[in-house]
Amino acid sequence: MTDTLAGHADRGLRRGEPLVELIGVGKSYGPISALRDVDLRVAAGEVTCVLGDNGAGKSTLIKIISGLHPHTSGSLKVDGVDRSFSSPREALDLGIATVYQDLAVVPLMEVWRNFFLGSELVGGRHPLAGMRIREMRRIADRELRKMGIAVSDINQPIGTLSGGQRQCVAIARAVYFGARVLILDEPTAALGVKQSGVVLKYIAAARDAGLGVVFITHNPQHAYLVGDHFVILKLGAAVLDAQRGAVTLAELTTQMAGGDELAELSRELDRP
Ligand SMILES: Nc1ncnc2c1ncn2[C@@H]1O[C@H](COP(=O)(O)OP(=O)(O)OP(=O)(O)O)[C@@H](O)[C@H]1O
Repeated sequence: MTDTLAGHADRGLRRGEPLVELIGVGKSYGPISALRDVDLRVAAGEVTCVLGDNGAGKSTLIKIISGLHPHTSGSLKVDGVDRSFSSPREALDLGIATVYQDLAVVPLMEVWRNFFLGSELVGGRHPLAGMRIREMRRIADRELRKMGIAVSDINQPIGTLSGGQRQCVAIARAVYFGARVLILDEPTAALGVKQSGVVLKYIAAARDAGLGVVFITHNPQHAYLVGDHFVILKLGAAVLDAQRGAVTLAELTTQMAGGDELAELSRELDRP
């Protein structure tokens, strides 16, 4: 790939260019400290994986980057500029889009309607032209094909697609509407092996198109298949922060499983 990433040449993204940086970020909810001193770097054309058990602080991290909750310490930089969002709109305007696990789709509506939901193309040359349905169908079909999503009929209700395909449509939608940074909240958590594969391929496609991806997951295997950078959170703090070359899948899995605690447990449970 050339310096300027193909699909997003218009956005001027260069592989490795930092898009979002968290430096010593913390978040307290009153007396509860949900996140402490976390560093995170999201770069164009890279996947940053955030792993952690329940209560580790993953959702809090997403909320800070996506503009739902402001951080209470440290700094959040977007394109090198210090920010503290007071609404998701502000993050979205800077190209930071979040795809939540419980996708906001309307199951009985067609795939193309869901693709354009809330951002429908309206008007046209005729003042009473209404929605530009044919154009929306064409664009949704083209965008899904471009990223290799095989939807046989763009007019079928989105509820008839598999969970993995629905995730992919939501990601394609975010990309089409200008995302430069894509935050994926456990996109493979509810999926089987095959459907997870569909989503992981799509994450790789978004990365190859030059986006900076934050992939939140419990699953080290999934993370290792696509990740360039790995951060493991535990009780609100980073216990591992490593580039791909500096950590093996086995180490990632052990750390996720509890590392030293697991070794201790294994000693305790040692059977004669
Ligand atoms: N609005 C809130 N008010 C008070 N405490 C909160 C709030 N949101 C999160 N917390 C606390 O912050 C800590 C981190 O929670 P968070 O939801 O970020 O973890 P998580 O890694 O996303 O977990 P899960 O995978 O279970 O969603 C938890 O101890 C949680 O109870």
